[in-house]
Amino acid sequence: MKRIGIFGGSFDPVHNAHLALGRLALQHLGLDELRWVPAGLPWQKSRQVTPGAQRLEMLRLALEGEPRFVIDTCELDRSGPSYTIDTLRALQAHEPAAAWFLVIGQDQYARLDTWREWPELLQRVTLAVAGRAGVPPQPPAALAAVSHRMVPLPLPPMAVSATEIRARVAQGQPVDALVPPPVARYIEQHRLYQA
Ligand SMILES: Nc1ncnc2c1ncn2[C@@H]1O[C@H](COP(=O)(O)OP(=O)(O)OP(=O)(O)O)[C@@H](O)[C@H]1O
Ligand SMILES: O=C(O)c1ccc[n+]([C@@H]2O[C@H](COP(=O)([O-])O)[C@@H](O)[C@H]2O)c1
Repeated sequence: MKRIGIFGGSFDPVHNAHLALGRLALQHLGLDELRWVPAGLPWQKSRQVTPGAQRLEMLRLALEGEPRFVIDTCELDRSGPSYTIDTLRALQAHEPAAAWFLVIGQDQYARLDTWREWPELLQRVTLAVAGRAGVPPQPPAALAAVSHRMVPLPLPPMAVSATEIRARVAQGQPVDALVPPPVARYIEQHRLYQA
């Protein structure tokens, strides 16, 4: 049976912890492929995100040469808020026999009960959850009360976040240690995240 992972994010920008998590998910879950899904309109982010085309280009640069990484633009192509349940319904309809995993960080696991139609989402996937520095390793009470499939991903704590990267760029500090080189060049060339 084919094993497919889904890894959604704002990816504003994609960074080294995303890549480490993606590679770990492939290996730890024995995935045939991992679908990276950049969010069109990440409705729970309070700030305005960088245009989808630029986030997508950075993702392309970061994932080049990794054959089991596949970018899926379904959320960028849809209008309105990006709900993961809509993405799952669409993708799973094409491959109903596959085993599906949803890769998330602990910060999202801790608030999964705020996601649109989360009880149905839990029926559709096995969650693969990576620890995140500073976030306690517990599900929210509503989730703890419902049976669901969850596999922990043993990612070593990586304190990097896109928020920190944007802040460093705005302060004129280098981000070479936090993103792949072509992404660092793209940020510089396109003058993203300037104050
Ligand atoms: N350092 C990290 N360790 C573990 N998981 C992470 C890490 N950074 C991001 N993730 C996970 O990757 C997914 C996509 O994250 P996202 O694109 O929002 O990056 P972010 O760094 O959290 O962004 P921002 O700082 O803008 O909120 C989420 O499930 C998030 O939990
Ligand atoms: O479906 C939802 O209601 C929902 C609510 C919050 C986050 N998500 C998804 O979770 C993924 C990570 O979100 P973020 O905000 O950390 O980039 C991304 O794919 C979002 O679309 C999804």
